[in-house]
Amino acid sequence: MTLKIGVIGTGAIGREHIKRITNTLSGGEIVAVTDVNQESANQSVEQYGLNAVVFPDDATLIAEGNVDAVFITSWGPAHEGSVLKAIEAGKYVFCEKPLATTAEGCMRIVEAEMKHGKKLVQVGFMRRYDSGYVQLKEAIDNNFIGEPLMLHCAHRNPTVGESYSTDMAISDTLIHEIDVLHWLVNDDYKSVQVLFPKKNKYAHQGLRDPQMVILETKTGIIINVEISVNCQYGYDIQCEVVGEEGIVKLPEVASITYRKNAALGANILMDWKDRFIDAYDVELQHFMDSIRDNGEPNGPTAWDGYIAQVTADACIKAQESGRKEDVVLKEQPDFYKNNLKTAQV
Ligand SMILES: NC(=O)c1ccc[n+]([C@@H]2O[C@H](COP(=O)([O-])OP(=O)(O)OC[C@H]3O[C@@H](n4cnc5c(N)ncnc54)[C@H](O)[C@@H]3O)[C@@H](O)[C@H]2O)c1
Ligand SMILES: O[C@H]1[C@H](O)[C@@H](O)[C@H](O)[C@@H](O)[C@H]1O
Repeated sequence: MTLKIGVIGTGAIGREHIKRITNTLSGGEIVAVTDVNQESANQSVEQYGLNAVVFPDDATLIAEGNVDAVFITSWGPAHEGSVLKAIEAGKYVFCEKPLATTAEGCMRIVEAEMKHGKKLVQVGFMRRYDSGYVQLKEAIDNNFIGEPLMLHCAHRNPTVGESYSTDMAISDTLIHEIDVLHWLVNDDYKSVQVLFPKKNKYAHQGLRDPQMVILETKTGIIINVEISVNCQYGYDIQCEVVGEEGIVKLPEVASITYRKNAALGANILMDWKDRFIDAYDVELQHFMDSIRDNGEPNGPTAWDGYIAQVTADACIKAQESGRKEDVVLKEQPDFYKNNLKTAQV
């Protein structure tokens, strides 16, 4: 069975996903696309030689596109509306982060999906499919370092555009750590705090960068995450887990090492597209395979999207208050229990 896919939003990651579905992965075909910028949608069809119809908007694509699934890769604020329309029509959904820009919006999606009665939605938290994080999780789950006590993490982007704001460090950037770290240590967040160190001279006028976020879990694990979005030197993701009996650390991205001009060096990537290229492949293949084999996706759920958004909202509140803020989640519905949380890598 080939999954017929419609793509809503043909910008950077929309095209990355179109490319991998078309050229690399098996079991899916892009048959419909739409973008508020119609020219972009047309270009994507041309660029990848798609046999796909261009629709004027998400509603028409969902109603008339003859699709089994939609990929929602538009801007964050547009996600909720498209996800709700797709659920209403009984289509499978792969939605890039954020699932919705508010916790209330995520809850509306959760309620719509439960009302539908079957899981349809997967959220694009691709780090759960990254082989480095999967190895860390295996080590923790196998008790290799005893109980995790502390995590030291960093999320560094070389530069960001003028439109990137202080809260986006949470909602657009930290959101990946928010999702992957509680999954990694099998725990829930209890509270969050945000500190602002000395400002980087490369940060534009309105942006507070870097930031240090401290998350505490219910069992008392303390996690610090440095977010630097003007680090200049590369796209760099770090994660070190300190346990009772040892430490495990995310592997560096493989690179040749070189000896030249009296230096010993290795290359560092500059772009998220390259850093997580394998993880995106595994993620989307898993989405398509689980629908084929089980009739529903079993990657990160709408409930995971809700957890991430509640935590992000608490971090943004903490940015403003300067205080520790509580993370208060509703009780997880049975509908979302027993989901296969570990990626099949
Ligand atoms: N998982 C990841 O690692 C990752 C990486 C990059 C981006 N993202 C997420 O993917 C989404 C897209 O990011 P991007 O970098 O591709 O942005 P982008 O600006 O390059 O592309 C977004 C596209 O969506 C279109 N669009 C906006 N509103 C729309 C609507 N209502 N209907 C149809 N099209 C609409 C825009 O015209 C644009 O072409 C964001 O939510 C972002 O956070 C995730
Ligand atoms: O949308 C991107 C993407 O999610 C990257 O993984 C992250 O490093 C960037 O900060 C963010 O802007």
